[in-house]
Amino acid sequence: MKVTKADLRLYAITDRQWLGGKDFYMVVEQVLKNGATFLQLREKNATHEQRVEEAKKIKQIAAKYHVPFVVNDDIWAAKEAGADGVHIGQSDMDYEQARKILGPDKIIGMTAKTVEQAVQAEKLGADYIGVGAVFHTTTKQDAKDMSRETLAAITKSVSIPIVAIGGITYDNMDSLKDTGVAGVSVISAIFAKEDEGAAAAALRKKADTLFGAARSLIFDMDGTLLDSMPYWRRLAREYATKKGAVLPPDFDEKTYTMDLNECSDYFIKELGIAGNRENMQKEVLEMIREHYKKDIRMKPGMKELIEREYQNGSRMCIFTTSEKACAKAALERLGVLSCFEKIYTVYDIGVNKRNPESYLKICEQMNFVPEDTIVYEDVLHAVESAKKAGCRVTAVYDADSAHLWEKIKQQADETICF
Ligand SMILES: Cc1ncc(COP(=O)(O)OP(=O)(O)O)c(N)n1
Ligand SMILES: Cc1nc(C(=O)O)sc1CCOP(=O)(O)O
Ligand SMILES: [Mg+2]
Repeated sequence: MKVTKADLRLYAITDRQWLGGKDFYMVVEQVLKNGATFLQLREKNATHEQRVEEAKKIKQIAAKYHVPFVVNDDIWAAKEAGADGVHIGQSDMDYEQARKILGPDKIIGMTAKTVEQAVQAEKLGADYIGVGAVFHTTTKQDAKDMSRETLAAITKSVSIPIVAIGGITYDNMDSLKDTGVAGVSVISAIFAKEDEGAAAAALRKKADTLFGAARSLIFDMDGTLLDSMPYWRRLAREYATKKGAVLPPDFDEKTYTMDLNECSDYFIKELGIAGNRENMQKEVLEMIREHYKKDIRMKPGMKELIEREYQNGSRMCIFTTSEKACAKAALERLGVLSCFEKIYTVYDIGVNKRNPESYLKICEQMNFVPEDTIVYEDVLHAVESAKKAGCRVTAVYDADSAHLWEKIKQQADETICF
C-alpha cells in the first residue's frame, strides 16, 4: 500500500505563476503545514535542470511533514531528485518505461478520463489515479470537462485510490461527496489565493468531512480480531491436564476472564499445580506463541475492516490481555501490523480490562478523546468497562461469549455478528 486514500485527501499541485513575488518554498511549506496530504511539483515552463533543483528542495520540505511528493511528467527529474514518484498522463512517458526507470518502490500516479483508461492504469500497476476535469478549469487549457456520472463510474471500476481534479474550489467540492473519490487535487484553489496556508487548512477540513474523517479505534485482539479463543481455552485445559490436575466443572468459566497472573495463581492455589507464576507463564506462553506465529486466523471481515480504516487515515491501536510478542507475531503474519500505531497490553498499562481506567489510560496515551473513540471488543466485562470509560463500543460476536451475547448487545452501541 504505497498510497492510501487518506494520502489523497488534499492533493496540492504547485504552480508558481500565481505567486507574484512570494518565495515559492515558503508557500509550499505553508501549504504542507496547513494540511495538504500529497504534493506534486508541476512547473510546465521550467527546464529539466530547474525541475531537478526545485524537486530536491521540495523533497526535503515534504519529508519534514511526512507528505508524499511526486514530480509531474518529468520521470528523470523525479529520479535525479530522489522524489517519491511521478504523475504521468495519457500522453506522457508510458507506465512500463517509467516503472523501469524508477523501480518498484516509487509512486506512479496516472491520469484517466474513461473507465477503460482507469482499468488499464490499475492493471499496469499505477498506485493511484487522477480523474478530471470534474469542473471547468482554465488552469489547464486542454482539460475536458467530465460529468459526475463518468467520475462515479470510474471510481466503481477500480480499487486503487482516485483523486478528483479540475476546477475544484472550496464551494463546489461538496458535490464530489459519494462519488467514491478519496480526495481532491487542486492548483488555483490554493496557489491563486492570497493566504495559501489558510486556503489549504479550509480545504483540508472540508475534505475530511466529505471524504471520510479518520476515526480513533482501540481493538481487542483475542476473540475480536483473531479467532484465538479456542486456542486459549484448549491451552488452559491442555496445561492443567498435562500437569495432572483434576479440573472442576467450572474450570472454563473461572479461567475465562483471568489474565496470566490470575490464571497461574489459580493453578497453584486452587488446583495444587506445583510451580510459580514465572515458570508457568513461560511454559504456557511458549505453547501459545507457536499458534500466534503459525496458525491462528483472523475473524471474518476483520482484515478488510482494518485495511479500510487504515486507508481512511484512522488511528488504531491494540489493547490486549495477551503477550505483546504474540500480538506482534500474529498481526505481522496476517499482514496488518503496520496499520496499528501501538500495541498495549494490560501489563504495560497496569490495569486490567475489568477496570474502566484501563481504557482511559489508553485514550490518554494515544491522545484520543474517549467519547470519540470506538472500542472493538468481544467479552462482556471489557464492553462494560469501555462504556463506563465513555467510549463507544462495537461488540464483536465470538462463540466463547455466545451465552452473554444478549447482554453484550444491550451494552454495545453497534455489533458485528458473522
Ligand atoms: C493528480 C493529477 N491528476 C491529473 C493530472 C493531469 O496529468 P496530465 O494529463 O498528464 O496533464 P498535465 O498535468 O501534465 O498537464 C495531474 N497532473 N495530476
Ligand atoms: C493539472 C490538471 N489536470 C486536469 C485534468 O483534468 O486532468 S485539470 C488540471 C488543472 C487543475 O487546476 P485547478 O485546480 O486550478 O483547476
Ligand atoms: Mg502530464
